[in-house]
Amino acid sequence: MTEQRTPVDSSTNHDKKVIVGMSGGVDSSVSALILMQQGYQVEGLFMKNWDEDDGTEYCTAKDDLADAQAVSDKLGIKLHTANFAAEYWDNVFEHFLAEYKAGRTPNPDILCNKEIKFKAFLEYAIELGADYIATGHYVRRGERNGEPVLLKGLDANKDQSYFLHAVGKDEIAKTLFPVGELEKPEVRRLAEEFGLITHNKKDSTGICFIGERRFKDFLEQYLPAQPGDIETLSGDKIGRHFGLMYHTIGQRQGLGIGGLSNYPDEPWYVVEKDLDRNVLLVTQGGQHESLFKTHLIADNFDWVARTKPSFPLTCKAKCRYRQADQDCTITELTDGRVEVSFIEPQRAITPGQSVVFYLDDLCLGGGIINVAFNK
Ligand SMILES: Nc1ncnc2c1ncn2[C@@H]1O[C@H](COP(=O)(O)OP(=O)(O)OP(=O)(O)O)[C@@H](O)[C@H]1O
Repeated sequence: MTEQRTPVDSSTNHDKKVIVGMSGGVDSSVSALILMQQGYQVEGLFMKNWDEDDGTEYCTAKDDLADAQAVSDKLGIKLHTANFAAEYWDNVFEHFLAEYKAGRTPNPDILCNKEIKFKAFLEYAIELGADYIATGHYVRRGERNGEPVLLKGLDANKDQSYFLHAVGKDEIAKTLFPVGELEKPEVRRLAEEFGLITHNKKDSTGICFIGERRFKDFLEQYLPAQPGDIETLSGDKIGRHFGLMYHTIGQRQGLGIGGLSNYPDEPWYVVEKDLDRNVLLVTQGGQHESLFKTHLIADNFDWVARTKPSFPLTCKAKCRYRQADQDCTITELTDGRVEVSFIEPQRAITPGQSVVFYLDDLCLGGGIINVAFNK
């Protein structure tokens, strides 16, 4: 069902300038369109944050810029361009590499939102005279007790609050999220109705600004691979891995083992990375009990309200983007980290990924998973 958009009194918006992050995708194209319909003074900004342009199919920045320009021309808005590659490298990519080096599986898009889209871009837009920025994220801005809050997007399939949980309330207050009020099919329909060439463009995948690449080849350019053994939980060596960093807890593909005479012919799954011994621990069966944990400890919290909630807190959590909300209780440990205890055991909780907390539609914020265990 398509939600009705709240009618907007466009007469109050005409003296407000909004700069929309135009990626050359359909969501930001329609965001610009909606803001124009709402009477704002709209301009666009295309960011290029990854400088390597090796002419391969992975680098779509040129095509994306052309699409952002075509949509801006169609809407009759000015398109700025900016390059935050230095900020991206220093504040996102180096951290991403350090996390991989430490054997964790980071989520660079969360840091990219915090450091680039809602910091470098926001600051730049304000210098250009913007009252607000806007993005095509499927989230909503709300208000609780007079403070701006981050709410899930209305389209439950597209909600992107998981990726925005590290953005603070002051930045949320300066951002408009026009498509957060809509369902994706309606966004594509609007794009088609208004003749925007991005109406049927495929959704972007891969790491924001770096794109969809052969991940192993890409990472290999920056981090030396350290091959090691693959072992079963009972300590049998059954193969070799190219480097722990290429593997993720719960992962099935890419292990290169199979057809072992002592084991049934079933797929193998990564259960744990033993960093001290550089060993990948695996088991057979995607639902094996060793893949399920009831507790985790997390740190490095970013609360949208910029103050932590009072603990213990009973709420919902996601340990990965594509996951239904899970019931949990959060308690604070004496060292400042928090322990999350789930009602249902969770599959493949992955150190380095974010755990993000919710009260219904309200996104509270989240932290980085250190370790998962059963009690
Ligand atoms: N290169 C870019 N320049 C400016 N803004 C960008 C850029 N990339 C992403 N954004 C902003 O961040 C939002 C979310 O980016 P994401 O990569 O998740 O794309 P998306 O959900 O596929 O959206 P879109 O359809 O607009 O590409 C975009 O809608 C856009 O507002």
